[in-house]
Amino acid sequence: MLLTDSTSIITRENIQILVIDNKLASAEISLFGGHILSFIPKHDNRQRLWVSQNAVLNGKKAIRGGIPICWPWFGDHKDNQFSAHGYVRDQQWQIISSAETPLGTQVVLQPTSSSGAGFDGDTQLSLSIMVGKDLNIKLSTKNVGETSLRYNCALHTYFAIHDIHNCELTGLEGNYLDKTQNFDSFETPVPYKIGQETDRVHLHKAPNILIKDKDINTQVQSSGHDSIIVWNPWQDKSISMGDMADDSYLTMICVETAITQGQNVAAGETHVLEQVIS
Ligand SMILES: O=P(O)(O)OC[C@H]1O[C@@H](O)[C@H](O)[C@@H](O)[C@@H]1O
Repeated sequence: MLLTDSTSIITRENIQILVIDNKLASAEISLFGGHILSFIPKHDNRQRLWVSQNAVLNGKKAIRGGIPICWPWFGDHKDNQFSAHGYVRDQQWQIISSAETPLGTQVVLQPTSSSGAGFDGDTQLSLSIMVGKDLNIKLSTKNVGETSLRYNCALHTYFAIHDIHNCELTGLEGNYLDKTQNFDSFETPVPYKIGQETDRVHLHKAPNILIKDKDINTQVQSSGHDSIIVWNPWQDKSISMGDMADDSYLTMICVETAITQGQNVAAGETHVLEQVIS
């Protein structure tokens, strides 16, 4: 097994979890879904990620919380006959490598298969995670086929907050498409607070977003994206979702680094979507 001194594997219900604990931070990465569940940098010992207390860990259903990998489509499939958010968040991933570096522990994971019904690209998908002072996540899509391909994806991060009512986002501007209102376009509010069900596609390559949680700031840096999604299901939807507690919408917000408009990747090329959490 490709483990270093800072890494070990545990099992929680039906899921194997890679645990990383180094000088700079600790983290947990589920091998089901290549799904990061926890990131706690040691300089402030603050958990950055939110996982539902009702998350299902049966190794079949995608885990509610953490950082689901949505790929090779985002949201509903264009033909509506395949599961939302693609097919890699509910399959087993493998550890390809792990290494200790001056910046932290780096691990690379790959899904068992990056081919699946609903997508005809021929790809090699890999997730490189650096667990250090910051959490750096790079999702690389290499086109190993002979023709160009087009894909969408998201690092669908659920951030832990104390109270959604005291939360404010900065760094987004321009218009967004509102999924709760037929994708109508609205101007990004200033200040950006959340007081209702929120499901927005910001067509803005925001490089740097701050989640202000009273006087605590979480920084989200993104690259390789064309959109940022802001999602909070609010109360009614939380109640209707089996894997969320009724009031859990109060302590989470999703800020997702995403490609929603289609990214072309020429034969032999690689596209990288990156999110850095501080
Ligand atoms: O329940 P899922 O498939 O994990 O999706 C959660 C949410 O994910 C968000 O990215 C979408 O914009 C929402 O529309 C969706 O409800």
